[in-house]
Amino acid sequence: MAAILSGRRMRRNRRTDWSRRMVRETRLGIDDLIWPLFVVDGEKLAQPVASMPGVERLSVDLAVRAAERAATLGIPALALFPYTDPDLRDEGATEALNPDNLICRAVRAIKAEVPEIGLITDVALDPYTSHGHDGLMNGDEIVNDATVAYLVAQALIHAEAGADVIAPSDMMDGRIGAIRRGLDGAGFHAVQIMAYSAKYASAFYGPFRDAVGTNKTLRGDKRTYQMDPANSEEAIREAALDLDEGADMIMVKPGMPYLDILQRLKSTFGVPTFAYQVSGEYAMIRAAALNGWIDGERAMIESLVAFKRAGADGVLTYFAPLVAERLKAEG
Ligand SMILES: NCc1[nH]cc(CCC(=O)O)c1CC(=O)O
Ligand SMILES: [Mg+2]
Repeated sequence: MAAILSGRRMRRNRRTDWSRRMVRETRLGIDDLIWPLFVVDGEKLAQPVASMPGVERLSVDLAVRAAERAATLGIPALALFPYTDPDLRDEGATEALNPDNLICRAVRAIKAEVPEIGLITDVALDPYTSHGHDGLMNGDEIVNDATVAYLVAQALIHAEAGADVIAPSDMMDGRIGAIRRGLDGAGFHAVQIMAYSAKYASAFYGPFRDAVGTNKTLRGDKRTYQMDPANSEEAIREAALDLDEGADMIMVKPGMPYLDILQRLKSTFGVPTFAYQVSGEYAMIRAAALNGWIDGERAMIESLVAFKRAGADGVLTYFAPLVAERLKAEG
């Protein structure tokens, strides 16, 4: 018995720190981090988001400082999301096509001062519509094709402002192909597309909707365009279509409850695959830590390592600057 067990002692490799490091299968690095930032009109403004302790909406001048901090830490890219002035929101999302809107001004300002960081912009209409939906409405319907044409125009003003990566989060059918053709037609061959391919109709977006002001505006829910949390095969079809239409990278969202989807997409397609650790996931970890119920630092790192283990090439996470600081300090 002892002889049999001696060859099967799994704990041997775990005894010491150097050995654990030596047999570790995945590693979390600063290059894995994408930092989502909320921007707001004004100057020297940092507005705390109540449901996301530690996260603030920043005016463009402070977003530039945040971008500098991110670049210094070595974070590869930022994902920008606007809090649009409620007075500028309307049925037709007019402000989304204003080439001088908040997001375009933020892109231009960051590009001018911190050109080395990648800028990812969100293509969807929800921060601009009075009804809070990602698409245009006709009665109760979120109309697909008219929305897609609109999203192409939105992607173009982002590219003109200097966005490096267009990230459509709207889940309309056919938008990746249409945006790719639109970008190419305007000479933006180098602008990348990160497709929110498997985006689920999730309760975990609540705090984000506080941050961009859509909890107040959203009429109904998004189940006619975002995916049913019960589905997995459908995620494969969504990703296959997006890749066929020209996506350079795909994404799964939310993150932690959908690691199975992440792993399936990565192993099926083998393309750059990202996960979005969304606002509700961040809020849960933060809130529990603030209550002293979990070790927030360890939970943060463990959650991100789990994405890597599941196959993610990177993670959009509100923890990005904190993690990067920690990883940098560790060398
Ligand atoms: N286009 C909307 C959008 N883009 C990113 C998020 C959520 C991100 C998060 O929760 O952190 C959402 C929310 C939604 O679909 O209502
Ligand atoms: Mg799709």
